[in-house]
Amino acid sequence: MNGPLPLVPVSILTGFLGAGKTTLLNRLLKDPALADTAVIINEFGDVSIDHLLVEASSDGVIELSDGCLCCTVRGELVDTLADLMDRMQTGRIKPLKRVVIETTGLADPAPVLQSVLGNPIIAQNFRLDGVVTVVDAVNGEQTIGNHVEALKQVAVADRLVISKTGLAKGEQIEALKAQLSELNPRAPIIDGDTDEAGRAALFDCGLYDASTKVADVGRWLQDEAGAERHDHDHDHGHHHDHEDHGHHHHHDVNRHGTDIRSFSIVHDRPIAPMALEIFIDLLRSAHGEKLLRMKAIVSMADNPERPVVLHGVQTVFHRPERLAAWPDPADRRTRMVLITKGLEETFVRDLFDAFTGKPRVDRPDAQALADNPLVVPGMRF
Ligand SMILES: Nc1nc2c(ncn2[C@@H]2O[C@H](COP(=O)(O)OP(=O)(O)OP(=O)(O)O)[C@@H](O)[C@H]2O)c(=O)[nH]1
Repeated sequence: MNGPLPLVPVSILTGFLGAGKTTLLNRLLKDPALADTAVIINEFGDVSIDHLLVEASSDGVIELSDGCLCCTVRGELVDTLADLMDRMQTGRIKPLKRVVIETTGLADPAPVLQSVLGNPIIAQNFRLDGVVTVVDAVNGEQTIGNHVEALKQVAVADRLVISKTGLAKGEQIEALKAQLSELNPRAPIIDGDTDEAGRAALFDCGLYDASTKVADVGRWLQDEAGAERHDHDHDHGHHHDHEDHGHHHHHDVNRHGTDIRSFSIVHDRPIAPMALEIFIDLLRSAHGEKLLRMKAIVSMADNPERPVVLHGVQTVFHRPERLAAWPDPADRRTRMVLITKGLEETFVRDLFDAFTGKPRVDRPDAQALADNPLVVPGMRF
């Protein structure tokens, strides 16, 4: 080995559920200058879909699942970065030019930043380049008002990208920009729909400096540093704060509020397009605001070779996208991940079962639901 490798810049790509992080990442990764980039994706939910949706060659994508980056899998992030460094140093992989970490939409960015800034092993090999936060032009203003994670994601950003500007009204975008400038006066605001939102504008932010952000950011980072030390005392030197230890006061569940649930539905037969459409319609019209996020890859009865990808963010459902083929031909099951707030899993499952031919004697069937959605228990118009 010829001396130490240069520090690898790490960019954190964050933004609330469905804001458009993966979409932006896919676009950025087409830039040949980002060829030697490792992408670390964290997914909230027990069924992973995101790695199927990132279009980069799969060997550059590392997925951390089953938990949120800011809590349960933070130790896994540190281990992953350490492992990447080890592979580079021993020549098992080409030297990386950059690492991009895409957090879950619910990630509180402070502990993620603390992992990179505050871990001595990581700091010897990696440097934080900056935080890029994606804010959705349609839901952004309301989301920031309702979810403290979204607000923190904006406040710690080095660059703010407004996505979906094509779907929003001019005054909506202006109001959002004013709100963003108030929360984070220093971060440039970039229109995600333009070429402006390219590598040069988003990466190479310079060394991260918490002192240049609004005052609260310094406080969050300090709080996290305190929590980290506290954990460390009980950890006996290990970094695995995902191990359930009983002493971990800044552990996961309550960070996101107890009424936020993530669950998945897996179904192994193709679904009739009409059944899927009515299921989504009923779910959205009855409980859209409680549906923080829905992501699905669906096997369709009309063409099982070409699955459909669905994205829902609260009441907004994006146009379904038909893929040319299954990303992983060995697994052609429908997989649906939902993140809800105050919406019962059983309600969604019952509704799904009713539309996919799993009738239950004690539940209304699909025809009854389509004829009269008021019969769905808990449904309100
Ligand atoms: N029209 C439009 N749609 C967008 C834009 N960005 C994202 N979308 C759509 O918004 C939906 C969610 O986008 P993703 O990129 O998956 O969002 P994400 O932030 O990665 O989502 P999570 O990982 O669940 O937090 C998809 O249907 C995208 O096609 C945009 O700039 N314009």
